[in-house]
Order: sequence, then C-alpha cells, then structure tokens
Amino acid sequence: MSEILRLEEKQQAFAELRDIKTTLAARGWFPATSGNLSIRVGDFSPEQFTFAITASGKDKSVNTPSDFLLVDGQGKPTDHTGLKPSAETLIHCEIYRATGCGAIFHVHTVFNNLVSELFWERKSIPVDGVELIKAFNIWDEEAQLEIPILPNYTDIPRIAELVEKAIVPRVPGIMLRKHGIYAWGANAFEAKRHLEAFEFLFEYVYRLELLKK
Ligand SMILES: CSC[C@@H](O)[C@@H](O)C(=O)COP(=O)(O)O
Ligand SMILES: [Zn+2]
Repeated sequence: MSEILRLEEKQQAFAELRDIKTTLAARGWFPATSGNLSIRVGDFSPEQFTFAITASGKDKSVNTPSDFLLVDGQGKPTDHTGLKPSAETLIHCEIYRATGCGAIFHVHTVFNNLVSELFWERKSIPVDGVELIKAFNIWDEEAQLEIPILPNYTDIPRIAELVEKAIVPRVPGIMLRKHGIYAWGANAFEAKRHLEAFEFLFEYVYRLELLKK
C-alpha cells in the first residue's frame, strides 16, 4: 500500500471511529472506560491485515488526538506510538481473521451482562421470531437465533483461541459472560446496525423472561 493511500485510509478510519464513539457514548454504552471499537483498513487476507482500534483505558465519552492507533493481524502497533491498543485487541484479531469483516464494536451494557448470565448454562442466548432479527439480514418468518456466549477469562489469549469455533455463520456477534457483546459487520454502518439490533434483542429477551415468571 502506498504511504499516501495508507495515511488517507488511516485518517478516514480514525474519523469514522470518532463518529461512532461519540454516538455510542451519548447512549451511555461506554461506562467506566469500558468498550472498544475497530475498523479494518486496506487489503485483507487471514494471514495479513491492518485495523484501526481504540487505545486502551481511555474515557470513550471524550474525544482527544490520541484515541486510536493502527495495529496488525497480531495486534501489534504498526506505527511508532506511545499509545497502547485495547486490552481486548486479540479478540478483534480473531474475529477479523475468522470472518473477514470490516468493523467490530464492543460494548458493556446492563442488559447484555444480565442475559449472558441468565443463559450461561445454555452457552447461547435464544431469540425467537423478533422482527429486529431482520437487521442481521435474516428474512425467515419467525426466525430463531442462538447468540453464542464465551467464558470471560482474565487471560485474553484464552478467550481469543475460542472465538473462531464459537462463531455462528449468520449471527454477527459473540457475547462474553458478564462482560459484553462483540458485534461486527462488513463496514461501520453494518456493525452499528448489528450492535443496535443485539442490544434491542437483549432487552427484549430479558424483559420477556421477567414477564414469564
Ligand atoms: C474498565 S472495565 C472494561 C475493560 O476491562 C474491558 O473489558 C474493555 O472493554 C475496555 O478495555 P480497553 O483496554 O479500554 O479497550
Ligand atoms: Zn470489554
């Protein structure tokens, strides 16, 4: 990739990340510095790719000149920078490698944490026939989904190694138990639509469970 093209693509990815970060922060989806966002830049092969990701530990409700950096497929910074990539960068690496997607957004919310615990023994969150499933481009009438849940190990590489096997082809997301959702898409627009659909469905599933009791 030429240096000029790379710089342009990097700046475009950083600008897109800033916009989505601002929008999601306004909803309160990054409490206590939680959450991370990434957008892939340039060519992709499972062996080699680059993406822009949020720096670790930042207050994601504030925009600064040092919020994002570029990393490679191993999660290592590609530029000289004092910034540390997200502590969860290796999970992004594995999702990109397994899916070839273009953007990944991760948030912690009370509803996603609650349903991850409610359905932990099942290892997936069932969603039955809700219209918003169509946001995943699934058009079957009364479609049924199972959103996979992985354990929330402290050691991120231990989680990363489970990602590829856990991915369900038509479900663009993985939940970590009592932690949060990773949602992805072909680009930032699609990843945001998927993330919003997941969060709607988690609140629906949680409230339905309460009503059934
Ligand atoms: C501060 S609690 C959340 C973190 O432990 C982590 O799960 C998270 O989502 C944010 O980590 P970060 O390294 O800023 O990307
Ligand atoms: Zn997290």
